Amino acid sequence: MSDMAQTEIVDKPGIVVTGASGRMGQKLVRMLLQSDEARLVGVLERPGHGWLGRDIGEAMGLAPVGIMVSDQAVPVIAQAQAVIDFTTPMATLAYAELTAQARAVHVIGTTGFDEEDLQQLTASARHAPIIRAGNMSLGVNLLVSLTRKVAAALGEDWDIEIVESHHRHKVDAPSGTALMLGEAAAEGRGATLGELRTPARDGITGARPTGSIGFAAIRGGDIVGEHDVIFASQGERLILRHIANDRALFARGAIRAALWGQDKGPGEYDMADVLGLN
Ligand SMILES: NC(=O)C1=CN([C@@H]2O[C@H](COP(=O)(O)OP(=O)(O)OC[C@H]3O[C@@H](n4cnc5c(N)ncnc54)[C@H](O)[C@@H]3O)[C@@H](O)[C@H]2O)C=CC1
Ligand SMILES: O=C(O)C1=N[C@H](C(=O)O)C[C@H](O)C1
Repeated sequence: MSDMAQTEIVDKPGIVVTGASGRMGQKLVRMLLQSDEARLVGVLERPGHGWLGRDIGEAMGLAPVGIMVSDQAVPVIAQAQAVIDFTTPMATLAYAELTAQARAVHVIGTTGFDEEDLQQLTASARHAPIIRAGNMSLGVNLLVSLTRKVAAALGEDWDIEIVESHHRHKVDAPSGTALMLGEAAAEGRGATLGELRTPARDGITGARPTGSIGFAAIRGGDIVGEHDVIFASQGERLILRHIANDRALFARGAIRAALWGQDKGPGEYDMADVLGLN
């Protein structure tokens, strides 16, 4: 191999994709195989998965790429400068420990964490950077800051409701994005989401508490991801909306985050940091 080719390989951060057979995993693998800025060095799937031991390219119906699907996280992550992870909360917590031990950047797109899970991620971030966001798109992260501003500008007589729609396979609700939007709306009102969040409605709910933030989740077909933040008052309504048409935008954001994180120290970061929106 020429010196120039060797330098190119060394300069491009090596990325491991977890959940490689998943909706997001496959998008990431395709994008990384074509990337000029990063290179795919490993792919992980859960123990027992039918793709284990197969070439990831061939398993995805592409040409073989020489990277086998593995469930051996320690040796695979040892080759990585970054791990991009769109799996499940339980899998992500385990990968956070291993990625921190390898001192690699952990980009987390997984949603559905509870408070205890988030504390464990904070502990892992003491050793290496973690970049986590419920949505990796530029549009949603701009929507988050718009939501904060609008909520701050409008008084409590404007009721805030967040409506999200996703495909029939999604397992968590409200979506990670809806929770980001809810947190931003609460911040705009000088409170936390924990203080303002109203429980899911079913049955005789009573009238809407003033100042509360409500959520509604629609699940159906192949909807990629849609979010409305509704500000409703007497005689008028303001609606901020984001529609994702293609998961490629989340994958692009995640790869951008992995590259951005290369010169960062241990700590917790989000997409607003990556995109320079903070
Ligand atoms: N932050 C963002 O921008 C986005 C976040 N997401 C989130 O990403 C997550 C995954 O979404 P999808 O790709 O649609 O789900 P999916 O179900 O298609 O893929 C998840 C994959 O993870 C694999 N997996 C489970 N346990 C594992 C383990 N221990 N090790 C390795 N792989 C394991 C599964 O076998 C599956 O292939 C969800 O939490 C979703 O909400 C999805 C899209 C965008
Ligand atoms: O599960 C999904 O598909 C998505 N999950 C993220 C979320 O929970 O907000 C991001 C996007 O909306 C797609």
